[in-house]
Amino acid sequence: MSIQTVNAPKASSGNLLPIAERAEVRHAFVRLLLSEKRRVALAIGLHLIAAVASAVAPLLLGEIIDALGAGGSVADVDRLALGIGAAALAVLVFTWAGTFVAHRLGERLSATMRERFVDQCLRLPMPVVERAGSGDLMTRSSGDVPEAGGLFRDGVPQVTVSVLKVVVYLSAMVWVSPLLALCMLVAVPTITIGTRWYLKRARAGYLNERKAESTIGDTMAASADGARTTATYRLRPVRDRAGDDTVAGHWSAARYTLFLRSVFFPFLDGTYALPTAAVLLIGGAFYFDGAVSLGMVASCAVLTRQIMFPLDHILMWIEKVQRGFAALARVEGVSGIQDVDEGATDRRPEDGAVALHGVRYAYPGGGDVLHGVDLEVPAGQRLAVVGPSGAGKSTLARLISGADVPRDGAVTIGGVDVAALPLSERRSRVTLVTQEHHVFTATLRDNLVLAKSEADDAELERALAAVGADWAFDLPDGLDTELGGTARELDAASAQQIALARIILADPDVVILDEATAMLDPRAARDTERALGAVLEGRTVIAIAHRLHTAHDADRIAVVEEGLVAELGSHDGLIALDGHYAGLWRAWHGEFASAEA
Ligand SMILES: Nc1ncnc2c1ncn2[C@@H]1O[C@H](COP(=O)(O)OP(=O)(O)OP(=O)(O)O)[C@@H](O)[C@H]1O
Repeated sequence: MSIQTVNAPKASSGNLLPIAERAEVRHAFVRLLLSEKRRVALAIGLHLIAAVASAVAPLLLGEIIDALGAGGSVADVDRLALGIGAAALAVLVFTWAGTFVAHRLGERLSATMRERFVDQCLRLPMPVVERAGSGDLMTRSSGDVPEAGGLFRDGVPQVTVSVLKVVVYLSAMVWVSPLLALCMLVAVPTITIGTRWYLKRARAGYLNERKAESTIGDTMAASADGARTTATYRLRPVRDRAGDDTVAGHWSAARYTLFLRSVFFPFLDGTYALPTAAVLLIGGAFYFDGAVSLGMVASCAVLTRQIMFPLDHILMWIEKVQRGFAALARVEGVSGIQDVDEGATDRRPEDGAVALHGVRYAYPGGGDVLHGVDLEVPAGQRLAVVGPSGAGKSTLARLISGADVPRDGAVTIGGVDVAALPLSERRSRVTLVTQEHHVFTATLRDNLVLAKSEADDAELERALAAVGADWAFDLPDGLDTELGGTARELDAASAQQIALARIILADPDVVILDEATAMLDPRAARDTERALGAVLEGRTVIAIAHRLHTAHDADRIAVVEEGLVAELGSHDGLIALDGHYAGLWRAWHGEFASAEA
């Protein structure tokens, strides 16, 4: 695999989901912390006590030295040594308690963020997900959510505790000797320059790395989905090149962040010795001048060593915190997408009547594929939609289901704009059934209750019986039988029956069948269509008809041609009209008759 020819494909990355701005990320971060403010305060309080206790030992050490210098007794030294022992015990107890609270807090915050993310994903408008591709969403949920979770679980507690320690140790130095505390300043320029250099580049670097991971995800998913097409048209070199390009893009992004780390951390290591050396040199000079005692120099020298551990910790964690914030920006980017229910109407459909008025629609970057469709389907009626390939039938189905909104005109159900209905209301009112029936790797029951979470076993069994899914009653574990994946692969007809049983459970007013039986062999299709009779009873049905006998059975037929309804009427009426439909019917009838013969 060559990784010389770099440049990630721009087309797919341009459609990726948005990334939150810094201010939005800060806001989300603070909002999460505030949601647990009591635990945050408790964790900080416990760690603050631990930090103060750990500053006690160097201070008492200085006092022991000074006591010995002043000819103090063994009892004085013992008392001070006992103080050091007590402080060490306090450090142990409060650090343990603080860490315990902080870890629990981190897990809670991480869980809240995950739940919000999943909730937001489930509420994303379908066109947004389709345009972004599943790769980006997958990377955000499998990569960014755990990374951002680590920010709350480890990054924030580690940095907060270390900052507390630095502040406490610095305060202790100032308390012992403000003059010697100033020695810490020698490390400030180098640390500031190094950290600024790193931070300036790190956010963009890590965001870029994450984006490159998403692009790999997208490319892999596209290659897997199109494996057959690739083999048929011998496109393997093209797909290989696409894979190489995305991997090279990621390699280049990862190499950049590695470069940042390999400059930053060795540079910091060199700066740590400076303050201790300064305290010993300057402290020694002041000691001989009588400005400070030996104990004060010793205390401050120990504190400069002690302060370097949390400082090192902060700088080490800065990278992870940067990564965490970059991941949080991608997680929050999903929250920033307009909620499907934003601006939803309070009105509710009166019945299942479907109406389209002057509907025009264009896919992004393309011209209109629907050119002003007018169509009315009274509640409970069954309309078949026929027409040549590419005429706009599936697009029409998507618009009626509310999965997409028209560029112009309106699609209503029961007199209410379908796209303006809240998501849950829309899902309960209208169901789109396509030829793709996903069977989740879960039990039969889990696959069914997706449509109605409160349904009991008897209701589930009634729905299965209504669609003729007799096989379901012979399963070894009944409704608890695991389906999908390697557990039990279902054939297309059975998968379709599950989809139909879900319709019965969901009980929508309007059902749209888009090529619902197109993938089945004619016998299975006829069986399924018989089962459909029970499913569709009493509902408004819009069926994109591929086999014209389904159209024949409908109350009315709409012939769609080039994005417009060219003919509308009953089967007999359209045959009598002797137009497009009559031609299609004769052609299909001839084919069907010869196939039967
Ligand atoms: N996601 C898409 N992006 C861009 N153009 C699209 C997309 N889906 C469909 N189109 C185009 O819109 C037009 C109408 O397509 P649509 O799938 O609605 O037709 P159809 O009548 O259902 O065809 P078929 O019977 O072959 O499924 C076609 O020109 C098609 O190429």
